[in-house]
Amino acid sequence: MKNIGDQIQFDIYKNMRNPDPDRLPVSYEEWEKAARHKLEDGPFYYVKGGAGGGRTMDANVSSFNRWQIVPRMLNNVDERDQSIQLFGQSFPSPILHAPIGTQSVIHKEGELGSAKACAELGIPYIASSASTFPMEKIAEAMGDAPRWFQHYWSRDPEIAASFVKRAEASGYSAIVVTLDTPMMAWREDDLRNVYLPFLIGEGVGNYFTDPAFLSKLDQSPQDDPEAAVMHWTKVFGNTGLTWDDLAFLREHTNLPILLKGILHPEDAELALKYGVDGIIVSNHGGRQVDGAIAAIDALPLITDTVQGRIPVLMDSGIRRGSDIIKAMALGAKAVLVGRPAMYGLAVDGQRGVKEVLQNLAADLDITLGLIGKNSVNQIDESVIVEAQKFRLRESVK
Ligand SMILES: Cc1cc2nc3c(=O)[nH]c(=O)nc-3n(C[C@H](O)[C@H](O)[C@H](O)COP(=O)(O)O)c2cc1C
Ligand SMILES: CCCCCCC(=O)C(=O)O
Repeated sequence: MKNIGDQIQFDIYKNMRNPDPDRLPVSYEEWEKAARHKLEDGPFYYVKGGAGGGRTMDANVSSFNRWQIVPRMLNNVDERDQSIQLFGQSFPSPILHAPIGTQSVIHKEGELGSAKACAELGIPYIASSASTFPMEKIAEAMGDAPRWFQHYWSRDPEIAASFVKRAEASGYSAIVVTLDTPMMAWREDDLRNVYLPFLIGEGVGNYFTDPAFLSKLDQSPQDDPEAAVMHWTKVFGNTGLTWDDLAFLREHTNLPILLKGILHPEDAELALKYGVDGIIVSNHGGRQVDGAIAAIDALPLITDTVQGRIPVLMDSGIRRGSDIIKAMALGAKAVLVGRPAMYGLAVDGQRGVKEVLQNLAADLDITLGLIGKNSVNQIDESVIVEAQKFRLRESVK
């Protein structure tokens, strides 16, 4: 993705005299609006909505304004590179596709469309446990392209072990354990719309194909779908987990294990103590605890604690290239993109997801150059200041 911004921007402007009337949106806000036209209330608000009154969801975006970028000039930015290294692999960009469940309620291509879009770009796709399609089908659609598996740790240990084994066998190269969703939050939009995709049999693809899950049913999900969904509601989450349980997961996989949903520095300490390989600072896009700290505010608390011992990634609120620069300046190695990709999926399936991610990479590339950097590896805390504390005279001393 070297200098990707030059090409993408040119491609858009070159049609200036004859703009395509069906051209895709550009800004996050336009994508959201276009998705609104495509989706019914249930699925649209399932994607857009947050927990409670949506205060954390809003803060995830507005808190980026607490930080401001201070560009540098005359640094020769002819060559710009956004590639990164993570767990011994090279990725073309610090952008990853966040794990998102039940994507077939957003577009018929579902996770297969999103995963293929990522494969086209070389962007790692994180497949959710709660995907409509089983992880093997997603892997098949991606060929050799990079992919991680997001693990919802089932109450049934046989399912938990089976999921990581299946992920390993189908070429996923890291396990992301989401900690913040052992149960569904109080989501007012979904309660108002009486809408939960799982109860209509969406998002259960991994479970309905799992030998451990199937062995507990009296009849197959095809013969008695309702009983299968009911069983799913019993085993999906695990509110009984503790830090000591991480050893169980470690016994079942050699893949790097990342914990998603860390917000407190003491939990970051515990993650280090229990030997995990990476942390994803996230509040699940404000979908779990209304009033939780914004992810970008939690990020420096975590990176200060971790001190580079393991990679720290972040999500929740990434909308533009400058957000990625701010997150990296605060110590994130990479970021995950959630809702923007889902609005792309809603608007035009695989093509929409590719467009959203590609535009984000282009925006990052251009912004990187405009702040005087040749590589995302050069981004550090000197790139930003805390808005209210900015005193130019003091910072240049
Ligand atoms: C519709 C939807 C479904 C999601 N499903 C999952 C999931 O299955 N597993 C998971 O770890 N996170 C899930 N998330 C959370 C995302 O991985 C990510 O943390 C969040 O989208 C980041 O917030 P943002 O999209 O507002 O930037 C979901 C988010 C959305 C919007
Ligand atoms: C019963 C909780 C399922 C949630 C799975 C999908 C998800 O993570 C979300 O945010 O929605």
